[in-house]
Amino acid sequence: MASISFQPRSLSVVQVGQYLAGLTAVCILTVVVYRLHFHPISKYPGPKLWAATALPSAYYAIVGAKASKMSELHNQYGPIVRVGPYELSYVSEVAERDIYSSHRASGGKQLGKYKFTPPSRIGGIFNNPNDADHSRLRKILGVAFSDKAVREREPFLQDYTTLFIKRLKEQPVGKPIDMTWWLGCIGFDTVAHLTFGDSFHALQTTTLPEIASQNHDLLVTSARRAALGPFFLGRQLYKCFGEPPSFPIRRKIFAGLFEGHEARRNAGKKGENEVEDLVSIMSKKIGSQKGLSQGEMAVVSNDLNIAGSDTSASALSAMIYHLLQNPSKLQILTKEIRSSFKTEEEIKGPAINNLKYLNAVINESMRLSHPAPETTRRITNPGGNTICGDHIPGDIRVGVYRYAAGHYAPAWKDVEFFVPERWLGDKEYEGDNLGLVNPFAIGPRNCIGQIFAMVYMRLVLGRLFWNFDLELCVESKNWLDMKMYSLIIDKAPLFVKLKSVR
Ligand code: HEM
Repeated sequence: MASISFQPRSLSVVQVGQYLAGLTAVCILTVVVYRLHFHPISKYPGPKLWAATALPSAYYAIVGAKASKMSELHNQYGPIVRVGPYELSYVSEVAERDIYSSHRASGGKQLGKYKFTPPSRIGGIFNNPNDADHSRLRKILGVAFSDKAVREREPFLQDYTTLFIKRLKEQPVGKPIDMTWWLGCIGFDTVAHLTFGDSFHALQTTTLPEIASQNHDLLVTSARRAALGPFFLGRQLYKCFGEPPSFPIRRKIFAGLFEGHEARRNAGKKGENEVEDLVSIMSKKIGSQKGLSQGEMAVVSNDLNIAGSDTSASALSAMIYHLLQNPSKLQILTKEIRSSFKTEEEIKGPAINNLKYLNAVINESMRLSHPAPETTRRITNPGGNTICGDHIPGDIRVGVYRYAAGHYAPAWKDVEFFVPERWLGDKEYEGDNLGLVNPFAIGPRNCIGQIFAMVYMRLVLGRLFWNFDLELCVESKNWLDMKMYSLIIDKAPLFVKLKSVR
């Protein structure tokens, strides 16, 4: 009988490549089929490609178009959309509470803050991965952000606003001026003063501080890095690039601010309208029980600068733009401001806090043009969480996209129109879902600076429209056509003409 021998067949390189390619294709197909049909969040609507891979989401984030794309997806698919293999986006008041609140009342645990960038060695306040550390730092800062504390700080806000108005009055009549630039100057000055007790002197020297462009680059880079984070290759890429080039420059700027603070303290110098700045408040707590470290103080100061300066400048720029595009609304606001006070000195808290139309303008503008247009995502706890009555498994990224919530057609009549009246009980707009707009977020990680921001924005708008008639220049008619990256809008100059009326 003939014997059969099995000779191991040697494979050519091409054949090995073909087998490997085949195997990879089978693996990818299995993952895709699992994600599309068997994953616990596969029942949620959304584009199939987005459910299969995080690539589309990353693409839109990198090119600065994610906020508007999310709005488009919600308007197409409804209030809950699956926007990644492991990600759900919501535009819902209930979801906002389920995702961002402390869950203390029900004995639950708050959802963690999701951030796909390498954890920094020292956590600050904004992205601190540890809830206990976050709440320790937040308690220390809290003393400067209460109603009473902000009232005490209003005099220095008034000083900067006075200088801001003075500078605007110095501009040649009829010459287009860039409001975003001037609002950047006052925004960076006031938050630096709040933090360090001294500003960048941007208004004094009419020079936008270098930190403004540094912050812009940092936020755009961070948004892009975070978009690449879910991918192995993406993570390797940003490891190769190391820290963004702006980091050493930032460190130098902040070292200078701390040195200046120290020198003023040693010299016992106090400025006019001086209240305790945040660095002084934090310094007292260094090394104490429940206090903080020198390193944490540095990171927190940096966080305050990023979270406070550009957000207010962007929000105010958008408010001015919407008003100038809607002359009838501008007229109502101007009348309210000019008829509520006899002199400019009267424009202050608490009187200005009660201007109803002004508050409605601020709300409406933040609905349409939130300065941090994407979301601050959270991640569900290991055992999962209930969101909008549904159990969502653990390790799922969830968030409310602020731009998408403000532009969600089923929630708003005349969704794309600037209508402050919807915030004032106008019958025509009674079906609007006002609770969808929470510009400062809710819960234990909401905006600590919100009272400060509101007082500041009311003062700037109040005194600006008290002093000037404004006209939008033609080159800024399409100012809203801009890129939006995660927590920053890439704003172009907002050219306006000013006519002083005082
Ligand atoms: C129009 C102006 C502003 C808007 C729309 C805004 C919005 C927000 C939002 C939505 C968050 C929550 C982020 C999250 O969910 O994790 C936040 C956090 C924060 N904001 Fe603001 N903000 C503004 C102005 C300010 C100002 C003026 C300051 C400080 C002077 C400030 C300081 C902070 C800080 C430190 C956090 C982190 C809080 C924490 O994690 O506990 N913000 N802001």
